[in-house]
Amino acid sequence: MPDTAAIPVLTIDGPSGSGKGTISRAVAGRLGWHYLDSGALYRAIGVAAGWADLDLADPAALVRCAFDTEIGFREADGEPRVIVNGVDATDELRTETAGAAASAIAAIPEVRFALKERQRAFRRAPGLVADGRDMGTVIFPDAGRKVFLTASAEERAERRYKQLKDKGVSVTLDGLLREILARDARDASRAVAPLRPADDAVRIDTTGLGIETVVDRVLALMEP
Ligand SMILES: Nc1ncnc2c1ncn2[C@@H]1O[C@H](COP(=O)(O)OP(=O)(O)O)[C@@H](O)[C@H]1O
Ligand SMILES: Nc1ccn([C@H]2C[C@H](O)[C@@H](COP(=O)(O)OP(=O)(O)O)O2)c(=O)n1
Repeated sequence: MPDTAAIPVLTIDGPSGSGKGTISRAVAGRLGWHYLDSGALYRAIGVAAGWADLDLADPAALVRCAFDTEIGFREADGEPRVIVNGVDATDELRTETAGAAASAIAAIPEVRFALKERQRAFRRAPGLVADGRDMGTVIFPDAGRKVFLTASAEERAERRYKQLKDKGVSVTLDGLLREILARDARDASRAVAPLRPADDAVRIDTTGLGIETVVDRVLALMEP
């Protein structure tokens, strides 16, 4: 295992729709750093488990699935794509069904353990921006900068509503708000690596803030 401790890491954690993916990608682009979308790993395991018809109540099968599933990230026409066992699963991964399955399997401690080293392997020079729920608390506790993004549940549901509508997915605002609240509750109440800010994280409430403002605030934290 190469010693990667000297490679800088910025962690960006927070609940669904707080803007982690958008802000992390933009900041990684501006810094020229690598990017880890840890949620995509949990979503990919959930989707692969569905393809294999695994029982979401069978932890042993899900852990095998977490170790065996091949997950690759690539860009096509400037858009990030996620390849699961050789199949481009990007669109399926972004559905709320995949998000709920990811949140359910993410509560299994052995599944989290199975993904630990895979996530740490993303720490490569010149640096890494890591987005998720436990990047600052569990996966990269030694990160030099940690951010915890929040926004009101209503605003997060509205952002998701717009995002899915733009993709032509039929959803209701009420339904999304319910799903977001249910996922927040499950992610924050699980016994292992619950959603919570690291003690040394800077919290940014993005309610009412535009994307560029949040990107600038995070970049300002990176100044020496
Ligand atoms: N500060 C912000 N203001 C308004 N919209 C935002 C903001 N941050 C993100 N968004 C939009 O909200 C949606 C969800 O953001 P996303 O990055 O997918 O959140 P997360 O990864 O936390 O679930 C996207 O369509 C994104 O463009
Ligand atoms: N580091 C992580 C990332 C995601 N998860 C789980 C919990 C989340 O509800 C699901 C999906 O995460 P993802 O970040 O893709 O979801 P959102 O974009 O925030 O809606 O995976 C986790 O437990 N730990």
